[in-house]
Amino acid sequence: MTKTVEFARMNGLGNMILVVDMRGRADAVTPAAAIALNADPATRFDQIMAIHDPRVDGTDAFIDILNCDGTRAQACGNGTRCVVQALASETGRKAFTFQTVAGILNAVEHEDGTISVDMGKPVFEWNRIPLAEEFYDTSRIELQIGPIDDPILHSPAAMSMGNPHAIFWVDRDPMTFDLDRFGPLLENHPMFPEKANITLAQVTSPTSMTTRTWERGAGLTLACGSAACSAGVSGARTGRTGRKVEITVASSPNRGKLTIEWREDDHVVMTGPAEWEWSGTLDPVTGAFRRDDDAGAAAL
Ligand SMILES: N[C@H](CCC[C@H](N)C(=O)O)C(=O)O
Repeated sequence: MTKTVEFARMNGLGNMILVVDMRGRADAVTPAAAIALNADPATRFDQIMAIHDPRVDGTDAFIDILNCDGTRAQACGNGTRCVVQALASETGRKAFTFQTVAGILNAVEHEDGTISVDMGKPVFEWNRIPLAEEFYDTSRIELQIGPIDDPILHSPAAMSMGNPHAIFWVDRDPMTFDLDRFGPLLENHPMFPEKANITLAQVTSPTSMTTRTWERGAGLTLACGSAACSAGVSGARTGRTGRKVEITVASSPNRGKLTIEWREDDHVVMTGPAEWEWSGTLDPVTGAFRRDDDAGAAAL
C-alpha cells in the first residue's frame, strides 16, 4: 500500500472540500490527518470527502466524510457535488451512485456543469434527528437564544438529512447576526445529543431563501449543502415556501445558487456547482501533503 494518495482541493459554493482518493486501500483518513491538513492554510478545509471502493452492489464508491475538527459526518451535499465532478472528469461518466452513512445517493453531472444529488428523504422524528426531548411536531421546537422576553432566535425547525439540522427563521440579512457567537452555543446545546448544524434562513419569496450556517464540527462555512436541503424542506414544511426553492448562501452571494426540490416522492434533490482548485498527494495517516506542480492537472 503506497504511503500517499491523490487528492483535489475543491469547493462547493465556497464550502472548502478535499476530495481524497482512498480507492484500493483498506485504511481510512485519520482524524489526526484531518486536523493536520486543516491546520495548514494551504489545505484548510470544511469537509474531507474520502472516496473508497464500493461496499455494496450497485454503488460506485463508499464516501467517508470528515469535518475539519476530525469528527465524522453522515452527509455533505457540497462535497458530494465535488466528488461527482472529480469522478466525471476522471471517467467521462456523468451518473454515479454512492453509499454514505446517510444512505445511498444518486447523482448526475448535467451538460452545463451543474450537478444534481438526490440527498434522500428528510427525517422529522424527534428521536431520529435526534433531539433530547420528545416533540410531536419538530417543525417548530422550543429553543431560543437571547432574552427570554425578546429572543434573538427562537422556534427553529429541526430535522435530519442524515445529519442533524436546526433552521431558525430570520426577517433580515443572515449576515447581520452574530452567528459566530451563538453558533457554538446552539451546536452544542443539550437539545442536540449529537450536536447540530445551525442555519439562519431568510425567506425572500415563496421560491427563494438566503441562508447562513454554523456547521457542526466545522464552524462558520461559506456554504452548506445539507443545510440548504434542510432549509428548503423546512420552508415547505412550515408553509413559508413551495417545495422547490432557490437558495442563495449569504456568505457567498456571487458564487451561484443551490436549487432544492423536495419531490412528491419525499426525496430531496439539490442542484448546484462544484469547482476544482488544485491537486496534490497526501498521507492519509499523518496529513503530510504535496501540491502537484503542474496547474490544471486532472481533478484527482
Ligand atoms: N458542508 C456540508 C455539511 C457537513 C455536515 C457536517 N458539518 C456535520 O453534519 O457534521 C454540506 O455541504 O452538506
